[in-house]
Amino acid sequence: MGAEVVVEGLTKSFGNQNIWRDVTLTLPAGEVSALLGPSGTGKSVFLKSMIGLLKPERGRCIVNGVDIVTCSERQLYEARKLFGVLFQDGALFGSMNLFDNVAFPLREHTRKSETEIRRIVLEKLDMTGLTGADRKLPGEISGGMRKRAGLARALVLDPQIILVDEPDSGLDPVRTTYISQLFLDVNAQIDATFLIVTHNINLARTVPDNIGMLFRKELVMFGPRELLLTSEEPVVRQFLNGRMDGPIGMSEEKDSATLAAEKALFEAGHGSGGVEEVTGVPPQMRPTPGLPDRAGGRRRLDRVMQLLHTLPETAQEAVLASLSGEDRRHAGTHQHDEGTVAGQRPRGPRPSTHSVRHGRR
Ligand SMILES: Nc1ncnc2c1ncn2[C@@H]1O[C@H](COP(=O)(O)OP(=O)(O)OP(=O)(O)O)[C@@H](O)[C@H]1O
Repeated sequence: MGAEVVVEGLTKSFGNQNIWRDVTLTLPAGEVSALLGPSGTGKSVFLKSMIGLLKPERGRCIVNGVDIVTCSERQLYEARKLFGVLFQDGALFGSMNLFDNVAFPLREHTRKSETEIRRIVLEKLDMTGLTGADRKLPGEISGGMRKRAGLARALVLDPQIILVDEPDSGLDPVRTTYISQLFLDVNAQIDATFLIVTHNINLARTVPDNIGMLFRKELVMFGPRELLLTSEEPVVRQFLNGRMDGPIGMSEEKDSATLAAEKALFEAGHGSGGVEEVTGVPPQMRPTPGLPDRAGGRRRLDRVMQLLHTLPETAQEAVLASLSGEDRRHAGTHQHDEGTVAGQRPRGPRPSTHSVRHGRR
């Protein structure tokens, strides 16, 4: 099973430029999470902080009992082996063929024989749909194949956590869906914890179990996908719809004068972009038939049913509407006439969407 990652009160600045502060979230073991946010909000900085390439000034990032922020170099060296990272461009060595690129971490970090290395590399190339491409150079293959090769390389040390930075960059919508499918297929096969940083709304709406969003130097929310996808927060609605109308501006957040001036323009009939209103919680993609069920998905179901009563009503409804008959049997629940699940009605006050940050410990 993948490792849980517990982030508490993480704060990162460069000199006197604060990037984000007090970020607290838990990536549940073996689940797929996504981190959204406008450009420049520090999503890549967050990924780099998780693997100790950057040092936040405050807070903790705990993986298997080790705090990545404060641990020794030796502990960090060991902890990094738990991570597989897929960078935007695959970060392949241009002069090495795919076999050698994928074999690289094994040759660097293990004492495995070439026979064993060959077995592992071919297995990972097969897992990522690259059988037969092992002798190709990165320059001879498409962007989608390069990403898959980057994923194959990220998998060779059997990571417990896989970090993915903007997997859709440079890919067409169809290839983006294929790589999304691959993430869920890999997750089903190895049960690793995933964190995907993305701007891609289709991916964000259909792939992750959990979604978070960074804005104005803070984590606006983090929780089950239904929480963000049903949120009425203006920044969330604007982001999901890709519109100019809202708090996100051209290069950063808008000041109140700009916001008011733009609002007047939109009210006077100037279009704010976007094609149609993106609403609702579409079905989540599933592993390709024939692959195992996602163990992380099962655990997520139990987890979300436990915290269901703490979610806003619209998110609760979306969770309940997404349950299959099998899910209901697994959760040991049955449906009432009005579509609620026995034993899972809200107990106590419901927090507003804005204040909910599930995963906080
Ligand atoms: N090593 C560094 N030194 C100084 N500033 C940095 C460093 N790395 C990142 N930054 C700054 O941190 C901010 C956040 O950058 P980051 O690349 O994490 O944003 P992002 O949310 O991933 O953006 P995008 O979606 O465009 O990739 C930017 O202002 C960037 O200039």
